Amino acid sequence: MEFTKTPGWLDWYAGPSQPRFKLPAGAVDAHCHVFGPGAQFPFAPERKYTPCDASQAQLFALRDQLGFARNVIVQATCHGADNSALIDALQHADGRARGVATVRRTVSDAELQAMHEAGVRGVRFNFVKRLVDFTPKDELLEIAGRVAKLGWHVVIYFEAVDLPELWDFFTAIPTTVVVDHMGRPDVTQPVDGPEFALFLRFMREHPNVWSKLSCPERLSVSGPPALQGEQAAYRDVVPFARRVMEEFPDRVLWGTDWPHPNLKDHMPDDGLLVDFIPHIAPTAEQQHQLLVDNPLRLYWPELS
Ligand SMILES: O=C(O)c1cc(C(=O)O)oc(=O)c1
Repeated sequence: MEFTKTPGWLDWYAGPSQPRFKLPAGAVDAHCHVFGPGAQFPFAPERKYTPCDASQAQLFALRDQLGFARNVIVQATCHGADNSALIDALQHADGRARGVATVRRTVSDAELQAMHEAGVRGVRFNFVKRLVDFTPKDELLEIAGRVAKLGWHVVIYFEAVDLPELWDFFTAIPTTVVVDHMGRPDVTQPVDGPEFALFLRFMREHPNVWSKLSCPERLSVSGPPALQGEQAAYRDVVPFARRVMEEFPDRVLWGTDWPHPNLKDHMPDDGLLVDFIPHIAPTAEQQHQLLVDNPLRLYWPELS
């Protein structure tokens, strides 16, 4: 099948620079995606965008170039609940990738078991309205209850303004809950302001809640972008990520978000995104927790 990209689509950055920051041995890129290729793994009819291709081979080449040991591949909404591209990537990763899938309540126990064997360890619930149609909360809670029995967790993606109305639902989820991209704070607001305070309270009061300190390129308003050798990119995001790192050092993850769907302004150089890490995790101990200890505990407990 031939697909035409969404108008204005920005492709991932070819030829990223070599990071200056040396990742610790065993580092995990805990949030990245594969897109298709569309000719082999068609995009879902219900998708809200049509991306460029971003294959498993391209993802694994980036992993090796940047110095990551492992990937956590998260089902992208352009593939709906068809996890074929994700599963195929996991099966070709030599045990160096785990996955987060999207499922409907019609998924069978045998299908969940097969996903587990391929390396899936979580499901993703998405509340970002530009990406997905609404799914009833009772369906999601039913799914959460089923995957809890497999020892999986739930990844949630939402905008900060929606946290108050989603709070009761999120706090009813019986598994570990991992928040994508820090719950998308508005970084033009103060880090001590009420919006981010609510997010911190969410984590403080619920020890099962983790957060990815990812996507500065998406959250930043004033940049500067991770391009042309910039070693101090996305400065407006740093105080937010540092705050979460400092308060919850054993419940944070980091990922590239490659191939960065739906960016409008620029496509970051992924090597420079790695150079962003020491700004939010300045000590070697924090870096090890963020990049090695925490993701291994969640995705490769047998190694940790
Ligand atoms: O903000 C986004 O557009 C976005 C989209 C997706 C997806 O389509 O799955 O995943 C992400 O992590 C971020």
